[in-house]
Amino acid sequence: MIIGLTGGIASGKSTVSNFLRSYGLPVVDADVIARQVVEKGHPAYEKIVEYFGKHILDEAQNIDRKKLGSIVFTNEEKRLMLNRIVHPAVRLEMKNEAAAHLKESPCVVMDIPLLFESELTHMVDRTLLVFVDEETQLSRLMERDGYTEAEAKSRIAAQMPLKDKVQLADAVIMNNGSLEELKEKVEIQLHEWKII
Ligand SMILES: CC(C)(COP(=O)(O)OP(=O)(O)OC[C@H]1O[C@@H](n2cnc3c(N)ncnc32)[C@H](O)[C@@H]1O)[C@@H](O)C(=O)NCCC(=O)NCCS
Ligand SMILES: Nc1ncnc2c1ncn2[C@@H]1O[C@H](COP(=O)(O)OP(=O)(O)OP(=O)(O)O)[C@@H](O)[C@H]1O
Repeated sequence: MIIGLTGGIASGKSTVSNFLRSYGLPVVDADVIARQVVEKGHPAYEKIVEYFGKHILDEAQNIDRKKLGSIVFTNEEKRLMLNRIVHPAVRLEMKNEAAAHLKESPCVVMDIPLLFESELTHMVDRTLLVFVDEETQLSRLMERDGYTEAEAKSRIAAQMPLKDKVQLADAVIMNNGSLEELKEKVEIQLHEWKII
């Protein structure tokens, strides 16, 4: 079984995926793979530099993620172009990694922030949404990444509203409370799905 773990930016996906790992479940993380496929020398890197220009590179010629982020989270057309360049390589690598894990484990988690936006639910058997209210999401995002309110809001606005994702998910884990409460909810869900 493949569980598609999703949620908005700073909703708590990585925190949940760490809990899931502690139960021995392998996790394939789209954000990690999205970083790997744009490293210098990869085909997606060349396409990004061609489209956005060399000014998005740092001194070592790596993509400056802060610079690229400030462009794509304030310009939808450019964000969609970045998605078109990066996502096919991410999807391919995710499928390969999940298939490899499934040889060893009956259940694998795919952590995919844009699972619903990119219509990738066909890649998974069940969807698990991590939900937070807007206020908590904004404050956790600003605190974790040091963004201004405007920067944080532009990132949240680049995604489908979390309340719309609730309608699409097979199960929802509320993460407005403490980390202990979150861990307990994850455990209850895994029991319900007879995974642990
Ligand atoms: C714009 C980039 C350079 C910013 O890098 P940065 O290190 O600041 O953020 P990071 O990659 O850790 O992403 C943090 C979160 O931002 C959100 N996010 C990232 N990319 C996107 C996007 N294209 N659209 C909407 N939300 C996004 C996700 O919730 C993600 O978990 C980077 O996010 C990127 O290359 N995005 C395109 C690839 C992508 O869609 N990744 C998301 C999962 S495949
Ligand atoms: N229940 C909680 N109580 C307090 N802080 C929390 C809780 N859950 C998550 N956090 C914190 O909120 C921030 C966002 O959580 P996390 O990084 O897990 O989100 P994410 O959904 O993986 O984010 P992204 O989409 O950016 O990858 C982190 O700093 C994390 O430590």
